[in-house]
Amino acid sequence: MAPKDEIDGMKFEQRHGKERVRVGRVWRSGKDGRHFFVEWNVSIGLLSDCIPAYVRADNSDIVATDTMKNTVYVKAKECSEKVSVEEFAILLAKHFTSFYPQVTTAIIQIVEKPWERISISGQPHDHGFKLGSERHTTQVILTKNGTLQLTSGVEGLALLKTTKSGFEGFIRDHNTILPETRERMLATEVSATWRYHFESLQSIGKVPLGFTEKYLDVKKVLVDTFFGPPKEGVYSPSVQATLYDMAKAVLARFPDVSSIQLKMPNIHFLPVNLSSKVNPVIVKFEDDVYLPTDEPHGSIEASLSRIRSKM
Ligand SMILES: O=c1[nH]c(=O)c2[nH]c(=O)[nH]c2[nH]1
Repeated sequence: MAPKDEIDGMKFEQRHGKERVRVGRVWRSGKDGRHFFVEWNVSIGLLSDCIPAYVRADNSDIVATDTMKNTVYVKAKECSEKVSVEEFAILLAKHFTSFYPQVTTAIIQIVEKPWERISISGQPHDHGFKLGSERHTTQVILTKNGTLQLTSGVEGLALLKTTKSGFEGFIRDHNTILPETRERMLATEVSATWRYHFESLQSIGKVPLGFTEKYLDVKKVLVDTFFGPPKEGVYSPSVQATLYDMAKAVLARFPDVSSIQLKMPNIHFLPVNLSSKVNPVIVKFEDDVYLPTDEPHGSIEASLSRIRSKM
């Protein structure tokens, strides 16, 4: 990704940036007194022509990372209207690539903390929020000539079902002890990133794109596919098969998503069987009592992309 420079007969790649810049932003609606709040953790990486800083101690082409940090607050202040995390990332990337002649590419990653409006006695509160669980993420990579890679994502989406899961037919060898089963618990913590088909700033245009709504819609398709209908559910023959169904459902449903990457650790709940010499059955596992574990866990990840037409 970073342009390679040749220095003293060697290849050199570099980037610099500021990580984990935290900002909170409140928007106060004049009409009905309702407040909106976001908290973002912003990471900025810049590819820029600043080789002299590395090889000659000449900092004249360096955008100070402290300036990058300040820019986050300046731009947050300038957003007088509510913006999505994707829009804010695009706005920052645009600034860095257009304002500094030295900067060739900006890479902006943001994680949004899941502050959700609280309801009191069933009524949404005007200015009260509570922390939810999964986080909305985005990554924007923008080059000076306007080439764009835009991804959104979710992380920390913990899902569990108590049945309709099994694992059979896998390789058995001298190290295998896992029994085959058609009845087990399935638990995971989904991390997903999906890429939008926009490939330039121009293709995004000026209309507000509803990225927040799209994030909620994609998350819903992932969750619905994992669980199946509320009464009958859907059988999962493996994390792999369920992951693939989830990825396929997102690409089928959203034409503007060109690829999706899913990470789904298999978080094990171990059957509890307790016995002693005097009492061979203290607790017999009957799909009821489990030992929850974090580690080790299975790690399953894949990405699914549309194959681009060669036309
Ligand atoms: O859904 C699963 N996939 C695996 O690859 C695997 N491996 C394992 O031990 N249990 C499971 N479960």
